[in-house]
Amino acid sequence: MAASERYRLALGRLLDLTLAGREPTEKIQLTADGTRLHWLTEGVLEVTPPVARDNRMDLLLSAGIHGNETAPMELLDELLGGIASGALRPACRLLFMFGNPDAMRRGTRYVEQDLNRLFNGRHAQAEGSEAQRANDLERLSAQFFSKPDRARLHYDLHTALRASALPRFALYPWSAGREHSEAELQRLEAAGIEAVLLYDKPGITFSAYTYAECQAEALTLELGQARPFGENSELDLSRLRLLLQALIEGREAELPPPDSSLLRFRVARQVYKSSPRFQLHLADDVANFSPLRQGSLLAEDGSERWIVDEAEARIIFPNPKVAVGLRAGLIVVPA
Ligand SMILES: O=C(O)CCC(=O)N[C@@H](CCC(=O)O)C(=O)O
Ligand SMILES: [Zn+2]
Repeated sequence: MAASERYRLALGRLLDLTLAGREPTEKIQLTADGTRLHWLTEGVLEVTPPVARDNRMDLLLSAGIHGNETAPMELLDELLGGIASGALRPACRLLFMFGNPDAMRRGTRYVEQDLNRLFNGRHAQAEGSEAQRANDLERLSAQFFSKPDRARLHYDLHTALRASALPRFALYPWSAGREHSEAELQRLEAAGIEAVLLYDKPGITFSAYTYAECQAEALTLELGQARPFGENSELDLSRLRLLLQALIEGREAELPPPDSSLLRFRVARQVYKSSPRFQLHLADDVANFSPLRQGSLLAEDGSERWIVDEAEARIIFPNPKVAVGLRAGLIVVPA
């Protein structure tokens, strides 16, 4: 055990607490440098720096919205451990969220319903524990982002089911009247994100909610392929780790120039599964960002056919096993 780990406060072990389904006896703890840790509910911890260090930035870091995506949970655990042991001294307010504790404990994407399809009001049309959790996460993030005159940033960290030709990529939500931020895109490029998908319609994901309703800069970050705990050593998250440490401490990240420049895509079409007859004409091992041949039949659902009309199209998140009514893939094209 590293020396700094030995002094990690109990609330800094939010991931262990959440996986064990335990409520901490002490809900508030102070680190040696005066940072306040406050356990709000299962999987959710607010971090407040001493007033003298506060740089007027509010940063929400979430992972585990899908319970089988462990690398982002390990990254947040490491950052929170650094704060709880005093190795990282926050200058911003932070909200750490592990999204779907029940699914995390089972190691599954979700229990009853995909939590990341229940935001922006969708939970009100649904029932069950994930609908309740989406409601809770919306309320907690709205409270966190309710302070005026502060910068607001949310990264919702995920890993993908499939391998990807571009392993680290971002999905940038859309909201009427707002422009995607160039400064944010440059920051992600420096952090080793290889591509961004710019949405042009409202969404029902967690980042779409904080972007549209909390006026945060908000993105979903895909950080490689989903694997069980302890099997993520091949993912290179070194640049993102440096960026997040710098953001937490309120300093410029010292990052060498990125290996490649950020590729930009837009969603040409979202493919929906509208019945159990849905068929996807792609092999299971086709990676995200694989090119689609123009004119080919991508999917069919009864009489509905999805032909690739677009030039230079690529596929992201193809998944014929999603529940009826949900998206089963995204056709993207260069932006
Ligand atoms: O690999 C997959 O099929 C899904 C990976 C994943 O969970 N992606 C997110 C993206 C959210 C967004 O569009 O912003 C999701 O599907 O919820
Ligand atoms: Zn996910």
